[in-house]
Amino acid sequence: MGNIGIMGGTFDPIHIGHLIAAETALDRCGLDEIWFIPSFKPPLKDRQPGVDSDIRYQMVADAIQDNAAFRVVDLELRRGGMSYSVDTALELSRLHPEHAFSYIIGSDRINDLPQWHRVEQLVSLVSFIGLEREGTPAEPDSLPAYIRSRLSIIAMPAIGISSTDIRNRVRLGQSIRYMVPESVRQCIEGRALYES
Ligand SMILES: Nc1ncnc2c1ncn2[C@@H]1O[C@H](COP(=O)(O)OP(=O)(O)OP(=O)(O)O)[C@@H](O)[C@H]1O
Ligand SMILES: O=C(O)c1ccc[n+]([C@@H]2O[C@H](COP(=O)([O-])O)[C@@H](O)[C@H]2O)c1
Repeated sequence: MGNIGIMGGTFDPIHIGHLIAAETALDRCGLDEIWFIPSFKPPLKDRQPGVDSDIRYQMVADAIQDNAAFRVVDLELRRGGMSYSVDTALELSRLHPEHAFSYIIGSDRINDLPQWHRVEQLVSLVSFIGLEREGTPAEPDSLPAYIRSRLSIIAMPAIGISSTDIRNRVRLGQSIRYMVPESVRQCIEGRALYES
């Protein structure tokens, strides 16, 4: 029996905001492991991933390889189609009935939880750990009680970095050193990702 935190995301690319969010949840919420699950098609985003799944997966794998409590899971990439968290939660509960799962989300995602696909079923399968993210304060009071009761909000150091910023910086020829792990920076540079 383990307490597993799920860090889902597009990871296009993974950056230190994701890693610090995951480490903060691990440290503060009594979790045993964090499973990073890259989305195939993120449900509520207008923009679909610009980089192939296998490269996004590899960047995550490289970024977390020195942390024994972190692992990457390709469940959504293999499933294909829209990456609804409820489908992932059902699959995880079936494959790992011995574990309890908590979804780790940034405050930008907390506020749109009521719009998530089959959210009532989702909250019956997993709980949520919400991390305050700079620029988007969480507004838990505006959430329905059945979601609020399954959500813990924890503070994390404000990391004003997003994948959008990273892609913009690369396009403008600006440095992303230290904003992403060195392996990710080298992958982006070596494959000339995000340059146009
Ligand atoms: N700097 C950050 N601090 C805290 N949480 C973050 C940060 N960046 C992303 N997250 C959270 O990580 C999860 C996955 O995010 P995602 O992969 O979409 O990254 P993103 O940086 O928000 O991407 P994009 O800029 O392309 O929208 C979401 O729950 C998001 O709220
Ligand atoms: O299931 C949904 O409807 C849903 C809606 C929005 C986001 N999510 C999940 O939340 C995680 C972060 O999403 P995003 O869009 O910020 O990359 C990722 O695992 C998504 O699949 C899931």
